[in-house]
Amino acid sequence: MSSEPVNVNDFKELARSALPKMYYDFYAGGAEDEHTLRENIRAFHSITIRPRVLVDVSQIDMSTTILGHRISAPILVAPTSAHMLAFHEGELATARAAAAAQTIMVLSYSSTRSIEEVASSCDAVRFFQLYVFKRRDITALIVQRAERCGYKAIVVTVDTPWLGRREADMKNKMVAYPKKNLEGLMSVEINSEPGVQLRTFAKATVDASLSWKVSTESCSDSYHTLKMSASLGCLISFGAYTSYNSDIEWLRSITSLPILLKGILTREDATKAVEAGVDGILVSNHGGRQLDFTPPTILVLEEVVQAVKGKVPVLLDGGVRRGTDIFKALALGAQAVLTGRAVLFGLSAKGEEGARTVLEMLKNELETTMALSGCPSIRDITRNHVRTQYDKLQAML
Ligand SMILES: Cc1cc2nc3c(=O)[nH]c(=O)nc-3n(C[C@H](O)[C@H](O)[C@H](O)COP(=O)(O)O)c2cc1C
Ligand SMILES: CCCCCCC(=O)C(=O)O
Repeated sequence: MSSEPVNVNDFKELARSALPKMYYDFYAGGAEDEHTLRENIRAFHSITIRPRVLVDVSQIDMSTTILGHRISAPILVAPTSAHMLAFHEGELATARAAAAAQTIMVLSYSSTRSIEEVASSCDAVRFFQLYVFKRRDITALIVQRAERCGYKAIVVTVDTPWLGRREADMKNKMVAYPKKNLEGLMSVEINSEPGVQLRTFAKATVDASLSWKVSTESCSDSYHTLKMSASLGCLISFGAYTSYNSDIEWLRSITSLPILLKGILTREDATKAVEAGVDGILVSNHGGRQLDFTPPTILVLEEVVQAVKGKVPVLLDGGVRRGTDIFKALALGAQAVLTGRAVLFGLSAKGEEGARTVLEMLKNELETTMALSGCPSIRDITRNHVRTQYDKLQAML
């Protein structure tokens, strides 16, 4: 591209030229037929905006609050793995970009820079994304590291008991990237072919038994007192023989931070999450990388919002590429959105500056959308400002 990028799609093209095909496909790709990956974006296009005119929009205020933390606009950075494949500074650059945009980055557990390195890279509010491992002792240790480093919430990803089948990675024989946060804690050697290494690793390490309920037996197995290696120099007790009614309760026992569940797509699970006492819900299909043919997130957002009844904040990710997408998600009840690939494309194309520019572009587009729809502040964006396909069908009845 000869001209400067002016939107996320331009950054996507720059990223495609900048990266080796294997890495670009890893970032951009989805599971199996990539139906959900495409529909996440297409579904936003099926929703129209109902602008109101003659509203004073001389001042636009996009700021909002997430779990008590003030941010400049309702756009957070979604947890994505392996930023060093995009840019040598990896997650340090992304963290600085998020801080410059005055928003929250959710650091992926599978980051290529450590929890501690990212925490000391700049001053900002950050959340930490967690997979619960079979090794609950290591899970707890990682959470405690995040808490000690000042991360303000734990985002537990619940849509990945197995890793989805990402066929581009199989074809490209994608190689595993370093798991910085696990160094010294568990073996990250993977005894399998390139292309399926990440799946094999996930199968070996992620606790696929995680559930709303938990059996007493599995509790007492995992909740033993554990002496960590001398290099970590700490002794941690997990309350041997203590039983918990649920895995969420167990998570509560290892951290005082708010817990959000990432990967909720149905009213049934949203209700269970609220009953389980979580502090927030992230409507997500993992950007179409897990189960193909799950619905686009924007189309199930309202179902989840209605089930949650305002008891906890509902966030959304998946397919956010435009300020108008953010506006639509807010109108349908999300408190904020997260964006994954958009930031990765910026980082791949132009490092920290690219990631920052992408966030600024999205903010700029949202600001424009708010001005042109007659919404001077976030709380002015209402359900009435959008029309979905469902609304159109209803109107015909
Ligand atoms: C390359 C890549 C890596 C990802 N890694 C993680 C991860 O480590 N943990 C996680 O919970 N979600 C992960 N996700 C999913 C994102 O958090 C998010 O749900 C998704 O990217 C949102 O869709 P979008 O990319 O269309 O914005 C990853 C997504 C991508 C594209
Ligand atoms: C437990 C290892 C799997 C990490 C995969 C990262 C991820 O979520 C992704 O979508 O890629």
